Amino acid sequence: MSVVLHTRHLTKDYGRHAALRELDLDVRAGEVYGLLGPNGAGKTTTIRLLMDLIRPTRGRIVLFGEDLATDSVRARRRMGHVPGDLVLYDRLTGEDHLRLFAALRDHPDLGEARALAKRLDLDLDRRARELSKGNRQKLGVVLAFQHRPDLVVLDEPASGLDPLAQLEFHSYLREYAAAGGCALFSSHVLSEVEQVADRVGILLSGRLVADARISALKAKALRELTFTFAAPVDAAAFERVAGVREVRADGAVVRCRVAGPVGELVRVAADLPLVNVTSQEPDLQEIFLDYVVGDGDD
Ligand SMILES: Nc1ncnc2c1ncn2[C@@H]1O[C@H](COP(=O)(O)OP(=O)(O)OP(=O)(O)O)[C@@H](O)[C@H]1O
Repeated sequence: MSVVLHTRHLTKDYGRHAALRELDLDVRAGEVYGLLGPNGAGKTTTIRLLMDLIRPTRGRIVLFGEDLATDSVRARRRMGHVPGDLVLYDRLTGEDHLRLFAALRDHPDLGEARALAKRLDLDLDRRARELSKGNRQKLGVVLAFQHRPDLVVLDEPASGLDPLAQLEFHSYLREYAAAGGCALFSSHVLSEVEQVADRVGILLSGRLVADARISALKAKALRELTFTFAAPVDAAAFERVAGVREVRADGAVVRCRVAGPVGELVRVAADLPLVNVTSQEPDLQEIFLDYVVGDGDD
């Protein structure tokens, strides 16, 4: 699939403070990219740069093969955006907003937007000022997709959505990508990124410290295997297996935390009087925390 979003050395300084440093990113059609990071990491800065709401100090942004610095209007027509600080017109209803955005974008078809509003259980007849925070956010999401954009850039799109609406939004995002759409969204919540993104980037203090497919991160994550034996065993043999990081023995139960393939470990266990084995899915939260606490060590 073609590269839709491409940045090189993208840098934004606020005075002497570097909000974003040397960001190199490529996101393709059909991909959902999750940008993860703690408060102040540079997620919103990245999104605002991509929307041409602020200008880079250095570096390039190429969207749909065109340099954003040359012509941002054309690119922005093909983009949808959920800003972090959503502004709505208090007196207008959801339906009024749809019509207004349709006119501004010269895209009169409201079918997509109405269908998404229905999926998210958003009442389009209510005025914006009457909407709860979550329902305002739903309207923001609906407006971002109203004109069937080729690229959506979403700042914490699921914040404030109830669990059901989040699920519905995530499946919509997956369908959008399956149909060739490209999405970049920010989140603090790893489980959200894990569920919906193909790739994840971890931003820390303005630097992208990881950029990987979710499946690759999971492969790198530690998996916990619990072996139950017919009688207590000597756990020393497990410690010698490649990839094993931790062994805890408690009588006839041995728990091992292992990185990468588990075949060798299982073979060692199978030579003993093995009764049962269970495996726990690797926890991405730990990887994320490793980056955050270890300040980006790989
Ligand atoms: N207009 C501004 N002037 C000065 N500093 C700014 C400005 N906007 C952002 N910053 C700083 O840039 C850094 C990155 O901010 P940014 O809003 O991109 O973080 P974020 O990852 O989106 O955080 P959060 O999760 O809290 O929304 C922060 O240190 C912030 O204080």
